[in-house]
Amino acid sequence: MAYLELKNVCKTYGQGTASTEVLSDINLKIEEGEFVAIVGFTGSGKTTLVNLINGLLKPTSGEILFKGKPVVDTSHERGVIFQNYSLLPWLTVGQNVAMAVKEAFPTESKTERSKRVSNYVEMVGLGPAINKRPKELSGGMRQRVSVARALAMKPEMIIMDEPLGALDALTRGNLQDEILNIWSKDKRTALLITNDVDEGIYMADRIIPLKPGPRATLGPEFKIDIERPRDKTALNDNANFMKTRNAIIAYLMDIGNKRKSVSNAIYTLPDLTPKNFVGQF
Ligand SMILES: Nc1ncnc2c1ncn2[C@@H]1O[C@H](COP(=O)(O)OP(=O)(O)OP(=O)(O)O)[C@@H](O)[C@H]1O
Repeated sequence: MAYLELKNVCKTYGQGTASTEVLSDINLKIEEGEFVAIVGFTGSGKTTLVNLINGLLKPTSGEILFKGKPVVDTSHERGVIFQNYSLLPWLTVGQNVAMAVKEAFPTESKTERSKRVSNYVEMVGLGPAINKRPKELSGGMRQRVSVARALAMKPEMIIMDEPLGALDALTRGNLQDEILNIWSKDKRTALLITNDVDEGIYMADRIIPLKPGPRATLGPEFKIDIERPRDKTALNDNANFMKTRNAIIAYLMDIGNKRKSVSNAIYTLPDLTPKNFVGQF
């Protein structure tokens, strides 16, 4: 039994003629302890996929199973780091993290919980800003609070929806390493949604492209055959890294070009002017 399994999952927004099938026939299996990355173009349905796995959305058809049971709602077992950091503006950095910690560890003492909060706030480099409110922080700092908040809940599965996109290269690199540390040390399972192929290769065991929508579906998987822990600075000299990177980019460019040629095609529409209106325009 896979840890997370998506079986023929489709998601349509809207109804009738106004409906759009965003995701079509998604099949995915993730084993316990695996780190899988899904790379996709903007607007292809990545956030929709995350929300389905998280239980915020229901599939139009198909099934999502987590540890063999259908996903019907959100759960602390699956922690999501969202693209937009949705912090509570009236709470400080520490209080935002503390609220999540209280929800996940209701029986812990106040001292234990506050230690947990400061550990994770320190981990994302925000110790000095623990008493600041979101409006006093930069976008990157807010995103780091959101990373701390999700990880502090110690979810069994970490789901990341382009979590590091707004960060500078240095902070991004540090957080990638922190997430990898937590994933490997605490034996978590991780799903990273990203548009950055290099980030996917650095972090994941497998990369699966999400073909662009509408009716986006998953493409063939690429296994990342690079020993862990991976040395970011040496990746460019690693033959496996270059080979995998080139193969994924060639695949994405190929589907991107096919998509362009479809959108550039010229279609002649039939003349549908109702007879009564002829001559009125
Ligand atoms: N609630 C909704 N109702 C109708 N259409 C929606 C809804 N949410 C998303 N969509 C549409 O579904 C498609 C995929 O959106 P989604 O946000 O999942 O893509 P994404 O790959 O995460 O995009 P990005 O990379 O820009 O964040 C888009 O065309 C979007 O307009």
